[in-house]
Amino acid sequence: MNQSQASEAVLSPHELEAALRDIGARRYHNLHPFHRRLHGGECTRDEVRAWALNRYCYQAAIPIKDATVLTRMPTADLRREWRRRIVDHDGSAPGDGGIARWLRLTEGLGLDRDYVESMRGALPATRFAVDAYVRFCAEKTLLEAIASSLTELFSPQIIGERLSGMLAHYDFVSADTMAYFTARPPQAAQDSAFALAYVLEHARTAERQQACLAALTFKTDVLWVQLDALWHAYVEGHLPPGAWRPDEREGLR
Ligand SMILES: O=C(O)c1cc(C(=O)O)c2c(n1)C(=O)C(=O)c1cc(C(=O)O)[nH]c1-2
Repeated sequence: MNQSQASEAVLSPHELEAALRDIGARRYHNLHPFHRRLHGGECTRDEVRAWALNRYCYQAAIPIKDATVLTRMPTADLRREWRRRIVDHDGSAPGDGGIARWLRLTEGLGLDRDYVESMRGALPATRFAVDAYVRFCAEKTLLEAIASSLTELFSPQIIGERLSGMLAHYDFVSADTMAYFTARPPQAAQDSAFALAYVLEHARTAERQQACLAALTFKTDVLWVQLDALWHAYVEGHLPPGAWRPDEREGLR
């Protein structure tokens, strides 16, 4: 089926799932050269710091995004399922949860915690991309918001590659500082299985199906553009004003 036929036809759940997975196969950020560099051991320590510092903005925004999605869910069953995501990131007590684990990584890389949390040194493109994702989930339909989370179908594999690649190649990370990535894949698998089942059940018209495919495409752009910005700034050395500067002490512990 070519693209214009696909845009008119109602897909079976099986075809819709295949079309969603095809977007991942063609557009997910595991294909980005920055990730190949990061996982293959070619990044400098400062490039890894810049990646972790910027990625903190994404991590910090995810529970805010999920809280926004939660307010739009009409049933207790849905909300009960979705609120687990917020707990996964925020934890149930200080020092617990995904954001705290991410800060263990940035601290292990020698970055100052307050500086990371302030997001002052993040690239403008990172902030814009993350903000666009939160807004997308607030403004589009609930179905599109849920569909946009489906990049998580593809994250366990890239996280596995990252964990083994970074531990093998960099002596400045450890199993302890990389703990975020040990905890995340089972959560992502559970979250994406639920989101996929929801999308397959609720996207039954061609229009809704196309909206879901567009939402997932949008999300792959959100992830991709963050790595483009990192490459431009830290591999090619075109630092935008205000971004963290490896040659200065600010931001380091
Ligand atoms: O390391 C990664 O490559 C990666 C990718 C993604 C993703 O595909 O959106 C997420 C995460 N990690 C992640 O850790 C995470 O908590 C997460 C939440 C979401 C989401 O859209 O709700 N994506 C992701």
